[in-house]
Amino acid sequence: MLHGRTQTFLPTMAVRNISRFWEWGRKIICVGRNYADHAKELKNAIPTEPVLFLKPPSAYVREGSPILVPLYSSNLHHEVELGVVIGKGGTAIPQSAAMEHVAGYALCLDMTARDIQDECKSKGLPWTLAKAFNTSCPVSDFIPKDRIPDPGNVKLWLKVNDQLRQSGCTSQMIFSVPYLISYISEFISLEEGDLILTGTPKGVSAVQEHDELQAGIEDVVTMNFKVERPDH
Ligand SMILES: CC(=O)CC(=O)C(=O)O
Ligand SMILES: [Mg+2]
Repeated sequence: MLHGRTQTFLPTMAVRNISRFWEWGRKIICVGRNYADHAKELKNAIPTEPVLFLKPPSAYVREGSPILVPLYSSNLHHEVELGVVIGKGGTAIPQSAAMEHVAGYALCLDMTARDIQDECKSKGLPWTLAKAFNTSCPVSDFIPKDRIPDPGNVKLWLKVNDQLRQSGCTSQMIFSVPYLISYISEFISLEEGDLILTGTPKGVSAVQEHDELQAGIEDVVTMNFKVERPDH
């Protein structure tokens, strides 16, 4: 007995389910400029090697909770992207074995404070505050691997207040999913529950408080998020 109440013991090992990967606290590795049409719209050079950056697990947000505009930004952009959920960890994974490390996929948004990113770029500073703030990574339900037989041919779209802003296909990616898994794992070991964001096609644009975002992968998943501005 403890202060008049019966003491209970909880099991120390919670059962983790990959279909709730966002609860695992693992890393989010993002690929930038992986679509030539998006690199061109932002007047960036077409990369010859993947451009990588990270988001922390605190960036995750799920349907039912809002995307929060950071107080320091007045130009928050949407970027719709295919997310790859890692099911088996590894280091220096060869491209030929890369798909064995995939558990499934998720539709993701790489929310970006574009004004802050532009400032960081011009000063040669890292993009952390532009890319890694709370709610900067909205994610759909987990998509089991067999629902997407070819991650190199997936149609993605995004609407803001019912207006189509982004529509692209992963066949336009410069670096394929197996190439990205192999490349990233040479430098950053991949762990079960990690998520890779594979880059966005053209059409990124600003969102405002009260906007409603809807995004989808054709015939597979849709998701909806509202944009809000925090009051503190
Ligand atoms: C310029 C960017 O923000 C790169 C990026 O995230 C992308 O998806 O491309
Ligand atoms: Mg992106």
